[in-house]
Amino acid sequence: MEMITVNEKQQLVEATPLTLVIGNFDGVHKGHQVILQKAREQMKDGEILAVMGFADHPLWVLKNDQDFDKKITPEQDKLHLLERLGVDRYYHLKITKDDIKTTFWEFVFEQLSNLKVNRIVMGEGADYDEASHTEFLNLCDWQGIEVTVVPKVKVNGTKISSRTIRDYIKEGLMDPVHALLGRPFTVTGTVVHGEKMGRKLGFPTLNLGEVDSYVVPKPGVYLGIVGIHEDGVISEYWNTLISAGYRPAVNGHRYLIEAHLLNFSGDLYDKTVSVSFLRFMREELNFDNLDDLVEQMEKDKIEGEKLMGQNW
Ligand SMILES: Cc1cc2nc3c(=O)[nH]c(=O)nc-3n(C[C@H](O)[C@H](O)[C@H](O)COP(=O)(O)O)c2cc1C
Ligand SMILES: Nc1ncnc2c1ncn2[C@@H]1O[C@H](COP(=O)(O)OP(=O)(O)O)[C@@H](O)[C@H]1O
Repeated sequence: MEMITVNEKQQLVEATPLTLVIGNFDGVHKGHQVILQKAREQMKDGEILAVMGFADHPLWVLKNDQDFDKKITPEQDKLHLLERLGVDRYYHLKITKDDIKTTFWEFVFEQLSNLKVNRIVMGEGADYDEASHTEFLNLCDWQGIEVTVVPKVKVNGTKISSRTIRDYIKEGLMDPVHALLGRPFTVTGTVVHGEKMGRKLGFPTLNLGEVDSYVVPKPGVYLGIVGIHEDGVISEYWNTLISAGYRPAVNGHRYLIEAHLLNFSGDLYDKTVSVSFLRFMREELNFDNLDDLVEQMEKDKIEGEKLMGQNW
């Protein structure tokens, strides 16, 4: 998949006929997967499947909606998932509020002028700016571009939206997150050095760097899976206990994601790892001394191993 980044001064140019999907696609959740499926069904021979996404969420750009500052799938994760879903091109529009001289959707429409767009598929709710979206639909109609708006997909009666998934992640509700994403919530980063205390406590924990762009789960201990990357692909999976939070027991302040891999020993520094959250186990606690912390971690390990052996 080729990614083409465009800023406000550039214009997209592409000669190949397209089926174009427009949307922000944070999470690449089950609703997004249905939209892409519909787009693939509508595609004709000789066309490619392109997605037009935005570097910053339009609601963040237009309305400063704080909810969209952090991502379920930051850019790298999103591109990887879209590629696996058959997307051939990703147009990455870098826009700021000042770049939009007219309305948001007029701006988007202008971006189409040097593309051969045969049809557009988008999800209900990706209109961002309702009034100008109606105008956009009229402009597409006038131009002979057929637009399909796919209704929101429901899972167990819940309409899937990135906002709902973000809220569930923040609340540590990993079962519904898993159901709506179609996979567990996963944070990918590089293993960095910590305070080297874990090994002394008998619980070495890999520390994940670069998590700032992710929406993160509430502090607590989680059960999960760690995938270790080798040459760009995951080569090993390990059951894991995840500690996410501020670590009050060791006077920590910064939110960290750490993982103690069950029955693993080895050196993981500088490796890329994907930490998937399966289940919330307990709240993060403060302890008067390290012995009490270790005692609790031992209980967590027994509980984690028991849960992993169950069919849930
Ligand atoms: C299973 C598990 C449970 C943990 N629970 C807590 C906790 O409740 N409170 C806390 O402050 N830290 C908790 N931690 C984090 C430890 O304090 C941390 O891993 C330890 O200080 C080692 O840090 P280091 O990797 O920087 O050496 C937990 C870690 C693990 C692996
Ligand atoms: N079972 C394990 N789970 C996680 N990391 C492990 C494990 N066994 C060995 N390690 C290694 O130990 C490191 C963590 O040890 P720790 O003392 O907590 O140091 P740090 O504070 O630098 O994270 C990991 O980065 C990894 O290289």
